[in-house]
Amino acid sequence: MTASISITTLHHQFGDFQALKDINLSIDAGEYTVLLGPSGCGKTTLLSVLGGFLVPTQGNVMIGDNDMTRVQPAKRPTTTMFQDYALFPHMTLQDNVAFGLRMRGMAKSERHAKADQFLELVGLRQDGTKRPHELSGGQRQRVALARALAVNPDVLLLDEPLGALDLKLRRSMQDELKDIQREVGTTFVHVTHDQEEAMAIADRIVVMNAGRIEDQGAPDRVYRRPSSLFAANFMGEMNQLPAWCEQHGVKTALGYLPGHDTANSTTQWTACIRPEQLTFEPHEWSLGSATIIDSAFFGSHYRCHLRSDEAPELTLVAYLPPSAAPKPGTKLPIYANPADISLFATEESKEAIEP
Ligand SMILES: Nc1ncnc2c1ncn2[C@@H]1O[C@H](COP(=O)(O)OP(=O)(O)OP(=O)(O)O)[C@@H](O)[C@H]1O
Repeated sequence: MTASISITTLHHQFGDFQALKDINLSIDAGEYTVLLGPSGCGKTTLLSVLGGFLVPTQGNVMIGDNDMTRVQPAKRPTTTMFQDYALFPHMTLQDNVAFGLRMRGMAKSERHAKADQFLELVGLRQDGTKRPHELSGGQRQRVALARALAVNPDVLLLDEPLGALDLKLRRSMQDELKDIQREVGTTFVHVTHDQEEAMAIADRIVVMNAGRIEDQGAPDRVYRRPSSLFAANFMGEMNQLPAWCEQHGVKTALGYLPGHDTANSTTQWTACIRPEQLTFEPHEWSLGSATIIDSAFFGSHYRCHLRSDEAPELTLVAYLPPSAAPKPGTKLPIYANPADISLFATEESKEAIEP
């Protein structure tokens, strides 16, 4: 089962503190949405509103065609999977997965068959008689997922579901979560502060900051063409060049940026370019030359700090291919494609100019 979600003009206050501000969000049925943002930005609060654990101060939550704003958690077509998994230690895995079905009055043989079906889905069918303490962290996470899905929710809410796992296991569980979501087709809403996790899993990323949505969309769009400076920085490493609108175009600390108009009167801008978008072969925009300060090997690339020769106060991050073997002190010409640059007003307004 699956359902769409529509949140309109939602605000939430804890006393005087405004935790959610004017949230508008539409999620399609069967979509995998990730709420991404730093600690305290309101991700869990928004998830709690979706799960019915909090009634928002203002605004509406529709799940499918039904207004769920004031409906209790148990009466919603949602299940929430918490970070600590909350498995019952004294119960077998099969009984853990069947627990929600028992609460709904399903007969024993039927609920055990259903539990086995969901244990199969997460690759633990043969472990049904074990107890949670006999499992690894990743396996416990899978049991919690099976238990959450066994009650057939339209929407599964996951709060930092991989937070307790080490990095390697986390990466492999991301693939599994995504595969399982595709197989069952349930709408998933997943909270994380890990940008790589969001990129690996999401159909839609919602970037939050200080209770607001800064950007939302497909991961590649939010990464390549973010709609705010905050989203640009949160989605990955970013070089930032001070820029000004002048009569002849947009002037940056490293020269005029070709192809950008000057219609906007805002005086202070930031031109953003990702490290992998800086190139060393001639391209449309020359950013002058730079000197390598240091480099670190990451297998697929070297990550280098470069000091601009034109503006020595500017340090840039660039990625060089593994064959480059960069040496400190080497000078490199730097180029970029102007279409890759995102420009954000940093004074007067927060709007972005399209190239
Ligand atoms: N019950 C509460 N009473 C008062 N303030 C709260 C309450 N719950 C959350 N807050 C505040 O609301 C803000 C948002 O909290 P929330 O837990 O939604 O953030 P988050 O983005 O999920 O953070 P984290 O990643 O650290 O879990 C925080 O500043 C938090 O202190």
